[in-house]
Amino acid sequence: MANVKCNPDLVRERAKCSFDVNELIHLIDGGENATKEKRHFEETIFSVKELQDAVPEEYLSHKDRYENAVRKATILRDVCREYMKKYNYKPNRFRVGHGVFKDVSPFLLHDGMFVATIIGQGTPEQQAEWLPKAENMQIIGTYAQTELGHGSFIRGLETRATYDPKTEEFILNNATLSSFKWWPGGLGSTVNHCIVVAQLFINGKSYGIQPFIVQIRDLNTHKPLPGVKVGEIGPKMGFQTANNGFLGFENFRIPRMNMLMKNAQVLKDGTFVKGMNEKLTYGTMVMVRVGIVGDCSLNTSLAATIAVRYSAVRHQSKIKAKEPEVQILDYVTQQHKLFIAIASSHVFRNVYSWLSKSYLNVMKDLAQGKQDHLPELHATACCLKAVCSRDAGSVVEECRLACGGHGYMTSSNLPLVYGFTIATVTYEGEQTVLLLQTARYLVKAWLAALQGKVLAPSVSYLSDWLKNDNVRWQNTPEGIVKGFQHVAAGKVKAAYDTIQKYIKLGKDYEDAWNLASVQLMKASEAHSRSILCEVSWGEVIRTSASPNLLQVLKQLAQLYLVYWTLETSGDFLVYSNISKDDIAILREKYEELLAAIRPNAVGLVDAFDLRDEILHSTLGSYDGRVYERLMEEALKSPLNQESVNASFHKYLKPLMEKAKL
Ligand SMILES: CC/C=C\C/C=C\C/C=C\C/C=C\CCCCC(=O)SCCNC(=O)CCNC(=O)[C@H](O)C(C)(C)COP(=O)(O)OP(=O)(O)OC[C@H]1O[C@@H](n2cnc3c(N)ncnc32)[C@H](O)[C@@H]1OP(=O)(O)O
Ligand SMILES: Cc1cc2nc3c(=O)[nH]c(=O)nc-3n(C[C@H](O)[C@H](O)[C@H](O)COP(=O)(O)OP(=O)(O)OC[C@H]3O[C@@H](n4cnc5c(N)ncnc54)[C@H](O)[C@@H]3O)c2cc1C
Repeated sequence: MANVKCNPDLVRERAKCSFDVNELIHLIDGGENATKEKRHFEETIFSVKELQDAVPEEYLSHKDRYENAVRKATILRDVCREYMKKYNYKPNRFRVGHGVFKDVSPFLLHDGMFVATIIGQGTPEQQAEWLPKAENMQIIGTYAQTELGHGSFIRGLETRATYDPKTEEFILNNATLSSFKWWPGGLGSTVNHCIVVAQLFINGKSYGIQPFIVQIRDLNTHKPLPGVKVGEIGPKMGFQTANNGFLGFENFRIPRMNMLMKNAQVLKDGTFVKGMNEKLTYGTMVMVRVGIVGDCSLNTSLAATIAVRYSAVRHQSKIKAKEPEVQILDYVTQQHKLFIAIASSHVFRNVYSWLSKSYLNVMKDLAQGKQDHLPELHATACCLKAVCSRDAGSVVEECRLACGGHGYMTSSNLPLVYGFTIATVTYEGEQTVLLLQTARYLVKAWLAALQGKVLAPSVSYLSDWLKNDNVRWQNTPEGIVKGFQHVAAGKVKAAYDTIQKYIKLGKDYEDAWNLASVQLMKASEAHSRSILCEVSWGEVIRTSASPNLLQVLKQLAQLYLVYWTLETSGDFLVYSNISKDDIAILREKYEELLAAIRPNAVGLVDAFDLRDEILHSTLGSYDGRVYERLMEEALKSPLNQESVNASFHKYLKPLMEKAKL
């Protein structure tokens, strides 16, 4: 990239960077070697001509766009397979996926949830049967859980799997419209198999939801099998190439062994054998929620790179009347909009790494029959997924707005990035629903704290606060982290007290819960923010890096802490010992941090190391040829391939002629 002829502003910005950009790239990637491998892999992928689109895909019809995405998905699969064989390297599919598809691969759910569910929910025998076929794409699958009528409340799913002991089969049925599966990615026209989550019935008795592996299309003709009704759900806000679909069954029979039976089993005679914990059936969702926190980091870095580079190149208006127009990045309000995006990406990455380790530890425990830490993992993954996805959506939109009119251009790629980022707020557990899951855990933890019990690490601050809620405020990063814990503890207590108040007024627990649920949701958000602050600050101070880089990483981490303290200063005034003077000091600190980060802004986004092919942006490319690219892309419009469009003769001319009469 260094030899590319760059916009002079970007050249100047890069020259004033105070740290070694390569050092940060290696740190993010996990070492110099990892960067080399990543770059070699990406170089390979993006040099495949067939993966490059001649026409921007927004000009294609819905159908052509889908077909093009499938074409590229199959080529990408082949290239990756060869590459993995040759170099024994496991690539990050999401990064290159953004480059190849711009939007979402029709195989996303195959990789992300179909294969993962076979691993997580299948017995060793079932894995041996299905996994090799799925991994080498002899079969293509998705995860079909959500229905027209139910997504969040999965115990309410209506698809039925009724066991027939005579034939040792399950009979799948969708008797109502609301029971039709709706949303699964790839289901529309791509997959031939699904994990179908359905209500198990044996001898008229319900045994709750269970996962089944179901072939829905003929492997040769791709025609839906008799008894299967399947199709695509149509255009959406984003995810255009994900090929989301609908599905219903009519007396469709599958063998008994197609129920994934790692957790619970149905024996030949119809005996149901309960698993260790019925919530383990929800395991794939926990895994994906953890993954989404990492994805929030990537999505945020895409938007930050585009908006920061553009803001360094774009000059508009003046700060001082007699001086030239400034780079818009010099406006402190612009820095306020953008630097939190850079900081958030680092926070999400650090927290993702911490959460993934917890996830793997709990998986190891579960394999040994220990489930003590599962509730804590579930509660933590839920609130972090909810808050990170919401933050990422807001950050991406702020970056788009920060690019003014050009941010509204599809060719900036910010609208698309927003489309797939904001989807993470809803899928894999709608944000409020997940925050309320965490609130259940917090309320229980609060009760346990009141009873003097020892709490799990992520909530132990509740006991600390109960012992001493009068801790002096300190304007240090550690002091701020404590402050976030005080806010969270104060909110948990307030929500709990509100539930108790309603119960005393004669409400039952469920109604009291619903009445207090805004507070519960806010308590859960505050808990999540306190984890984000504590974990990310902790990770940064433990980072081994050169003094220059460490200084910049600390500035970013502090920016995150101070930004969110100021954003939620009302809460701090209510629930901590912060004073108005402390807030004034933090405001000053915030301005200092923006000024300190300013010279490194371009270096920091360069360190995300996102190739132009991944950014897909006229505004964000490495060379900063913004106006040239905007014009080059505009000229690709089909309307610019002809000097006069047929509509002139058909409609405009007759209109003008009529007007003459
Ligand atoms: C673009 C790239 C994105 C990411 C990249 C990374 C990796 C991923 C790769 C690919 C995936 C990409 C795209 C995905 C596309 C989207 C796919 C989907 O959306 S699939 C559908 C997802 N659906 C949901 O998430 C539904 C949300 N609802 C639920 O999870 C549950 O219904 C509920 C809200 C948790 C409630 O369940 P239920 O009613 O049964 O439970 P209760 O409220 O009664 O609680 C009972 C009890 O159980 C505990 N519990 C609930 N869930 C779990 C769990 N998963 N694990 C452990 N324990 C659980 C709960 O806490 C309660 O405990 P109690 O308080 O009673 O002690
Ligand atoms: C892009 C995209 C891809 C998807 N891919 C898949 C897929 O591959 N496979 C799949 O199975 N599903 C998929 N889904 C479905 C997705 O998982 C659900 O849409 C999601 O879980 C939310 O459920 P819902 O649509 O039922 O929302 P609802 O639950 O109907 O939410 C509507 C409103 O009701 C509120 N609400 C609901 N319950 C409660 C409650 N208990 N307390 C308080 N408020 C509540 C919510 O907060 C929200 O404000 C996808 C969705 C999207 C958008």
